[in-house]
Amino acid sequence: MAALLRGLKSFSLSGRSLSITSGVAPHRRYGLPSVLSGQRNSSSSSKMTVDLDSSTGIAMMRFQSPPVNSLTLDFLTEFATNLEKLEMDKGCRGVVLTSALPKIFSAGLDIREMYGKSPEHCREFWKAVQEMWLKLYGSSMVTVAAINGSSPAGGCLMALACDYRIMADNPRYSIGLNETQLGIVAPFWFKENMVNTVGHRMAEISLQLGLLYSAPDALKMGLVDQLVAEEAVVTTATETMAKWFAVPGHARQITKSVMRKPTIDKLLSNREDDINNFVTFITKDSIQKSLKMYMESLRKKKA
Ligand SMILES: CCC/C=C/C(=O)SCCNC(=O)CCNC(=O)[C@H](O)C(C)(C)COP(=O)([O-])OP(=O)([O-])OC[C@H]1O[C@@H](n2cnc3c(N)ncnc32)[C@H](O)[C@@H]1OP(=O)([O-])[O-]
Repeated sequence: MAALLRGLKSFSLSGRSLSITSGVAPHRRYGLPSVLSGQRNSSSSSKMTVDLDSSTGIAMMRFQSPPVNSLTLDFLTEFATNLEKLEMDKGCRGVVLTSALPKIFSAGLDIREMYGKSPEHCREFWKAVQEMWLKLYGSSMVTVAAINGSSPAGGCLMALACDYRIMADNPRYSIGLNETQLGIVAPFWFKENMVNTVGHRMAEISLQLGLLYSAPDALKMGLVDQLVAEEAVVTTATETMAKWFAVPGHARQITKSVMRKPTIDKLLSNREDDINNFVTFITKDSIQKSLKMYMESLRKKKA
């Protein structure tokens, strides 16, 4: 929300959005190390790479945290920092999120961050989860998820927080908010993001049953917007971005803000309670037992 409001404010005060809609300087530095190669600027770090093409204004964020791009505290922190840098960069108009790993977009929150950890750690972790979502759902940029693999739970949330979702047309890939299957509960803002995307009835069925949907089923219910061949997911995402850029930036940003503000404000005004609820819940013996069993089931499945 802060980003969305910043974007809108800078439109009226400094014409930021005008520069967004009317083109940007062809060379712009982004990230560390600041190495320019032609019109492309790259930065890489341990959990993801970020490439901003200053000729198009599109940043490509590729997750590369093997084995499954799980959202650890480090991952979430790096993600939020990168998104903030892009948000501040006048040359960046849109971000594509995708995975550099085969078959996986993101396995969601890293269960090891929630199992056997101190309440202080759980608090810090949950704050980072909130931060990731607030920055992404509230981004003034156009955000497209290029979902080139499975995307359960927190991975699905990341995709849901984007403006548009394109998934690889592969029935083996699944997506959804499956938290109840782990014996845990998706908080109200996960739920609201889902309701805002697929409607109340579908969200209620999905969340209660912790359903994961194959890519074709996800398209049918509106959880993703488009299916394309796996090799075309990223190129389609950048092509799609052009359509979104064609709309006057200030009008699109205000509309996005109006649509998303109630959900964002609800979390902002209940942030501390939400953290306390999470810490109290996740550190319960019964919940820790459920997480342990779930991790064991993942290991058994692998063996
Ligand atoms: C209130 C809270 C809200 C919670 C929200 C959440 O997001 S909760 C999260 C809900 N998320 C889920 O329910 C998703 C659970 N994961 C899966 O369903 C599958 O791993 C997969 C479909 C993502 C990939 O299948 P695949 O056959 O390609 O891979 P594989 O299965 O062989 O796994 C490889 C290794 O990664 C490990 N690992 C995996 N996920 C996680 C994780 N989240 N964390 C940590 N580790 C994880 C797995 O144990 C194994 O480790 P090992 O034995 O090598 O040390």
